[in-house]
Amino acid sequence: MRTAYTSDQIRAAEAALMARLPEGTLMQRAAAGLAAVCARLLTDRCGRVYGSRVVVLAGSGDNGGDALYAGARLARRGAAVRAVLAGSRVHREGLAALVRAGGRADPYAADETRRILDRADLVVDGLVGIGGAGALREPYAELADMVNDAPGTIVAVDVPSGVDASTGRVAGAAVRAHVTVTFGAYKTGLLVDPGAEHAGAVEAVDIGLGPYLPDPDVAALTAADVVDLLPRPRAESDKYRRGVVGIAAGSERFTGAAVLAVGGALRGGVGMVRYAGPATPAAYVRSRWPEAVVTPLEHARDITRAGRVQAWVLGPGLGTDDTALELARSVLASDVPVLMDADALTLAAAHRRLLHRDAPVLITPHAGELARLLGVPRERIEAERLEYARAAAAELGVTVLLKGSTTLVAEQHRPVRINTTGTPWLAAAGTGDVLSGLAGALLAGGLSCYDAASCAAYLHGVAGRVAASGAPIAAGDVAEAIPAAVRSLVQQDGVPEPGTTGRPHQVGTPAKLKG
Ligand SMILES: NC(=O)C1=CN([C@@H]2O[C@H](COP(=O)(O)OP(=O)(O)OC[C@H]3O[C@@H](n4cnc5c(N)ncnc54)[C@H](O)[C@@H]3O)[C@@H](O)[C@H]2O)[C@@H](O)CC1
Ligand SMILES: [K+]
Repeated sequence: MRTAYTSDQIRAAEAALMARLPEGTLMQRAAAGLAAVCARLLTDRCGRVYGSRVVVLAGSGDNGGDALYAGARLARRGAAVRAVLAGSRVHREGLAALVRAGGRADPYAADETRRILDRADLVVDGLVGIGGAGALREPYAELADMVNDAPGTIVAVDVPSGVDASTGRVAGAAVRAHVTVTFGAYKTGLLVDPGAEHAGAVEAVDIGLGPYLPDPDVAALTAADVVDLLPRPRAESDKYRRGVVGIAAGSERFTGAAVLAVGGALRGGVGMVRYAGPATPAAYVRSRWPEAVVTPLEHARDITRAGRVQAWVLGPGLGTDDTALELARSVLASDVPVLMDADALTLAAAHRRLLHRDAPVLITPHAGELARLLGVPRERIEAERLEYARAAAAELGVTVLLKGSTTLVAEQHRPVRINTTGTPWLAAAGTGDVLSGLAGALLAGGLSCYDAASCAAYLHGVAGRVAASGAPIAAGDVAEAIPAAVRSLVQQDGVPEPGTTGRPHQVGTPAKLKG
């Protein structure tokens, strides 16, 4: 499990550790780790550190101190280091170290700074770290925009300046880094978009904080975690004992959603998939998936006719008319976990009481659907995904899987689980239906809503990558790639996380490095 923490949690842990160490020790550890990553990136880019051009942007706090000390280390290895002092104050010892090592430092001046940024091989963003609050003020905001236009490799110190370390929120201008070197532990804002997207590949530097860290704020499953959690058949398993999932999806108008949800469920490791729905989607499901047990529900909307299941998936392509509502009520009256997606969420927005039941509910909205459920504008959800996923779990009393480029799984009193395995190729019609089927199957296989949602998000992301391999994909391809995705996790223990460069301790996609 990869864990991440808020700024306050990190500060408290640092204070406890610092009390036991000589002053300045932690900053030296941080600067050494930062300089080592910069040296490696410079060697990748220029063949060596000696003779390379480095610009250090130093803010007025300790984040600037880290950057200046790292600059000093690079200067001692022969890099030409120029520091831009952007704050009203500067970390004096850091500045002195840089100057002693042969580096040069000047106050910020727009034209000159632009000129040296244009020629820099590497830029170190030490404007603000976990001490940042709110939108970047000037001249930091202007500098952030300038850095983003610079041709060199951009390395953020601890967090990209302008990204809220505790939430991933970006309130104005913010640095977009290729690599973020973070100290002690991951910050939540490095895993949640839009912060995650600004962070690039994240490398953690161990400064000895481990024993002082509290329970994490958020967590991300690793491949090994998913392998451990996935239900596996035993010698004595039969199709019923492996779990039966029911899919209540599709309508006369929307038949594809039913086919795709069943496709996802069939690859989710259950013993049987039952489909119940109107005659037309039922016929499509039957012809596409002979493996599924199909119960056409002509006029009657009584779901018990479909037979016993251990979990239901309700909603993809269901429609929102009275018959859909009747069917939803029938499914939710059962005593098994129900995953609600798509039209079931639209129905729930209009009829909140649908969500009130004793057995567990997992909802899988995208930002727009959650906006309707909570009655807030979609843009606010997108800007504050973590806060709203948590709020929805608390307010609605359900488990929430909020879809997006990073998927969040929130449940009351648990760390939010974050999934970063997805790929932009997954942004295609029908992939959500596949995810619903897959997560429903994992629920029926005995996982809790929390585990089923986070494992499904992980596998769905990997399946998307496996299917796409850099090319466009259709939703059906994702369903088909699920077994290959599971195999890739099981076969290679400790596979590198998708979207990383394969080095230890990295998350996120170094998008700019990929060109
Ligand atoms: N506390 C520790 O033990 C360690 C801290 N380290 C570094 O110290 C950093 C935290 O240092 P600080 O607490 O000094 O805080 P920062 O250096 O992150 O930021 C504080 C400074 O930024 C200014 N500022 C805040 N928000 C701003 C905004 N929106 N626009 C413009 N300026 C803004 C503040 O006025 C203050 O001068 C960490 O991120 C990390 O880089 C590391 O050296 C490791 C050890
Ligand atoms: K920074």
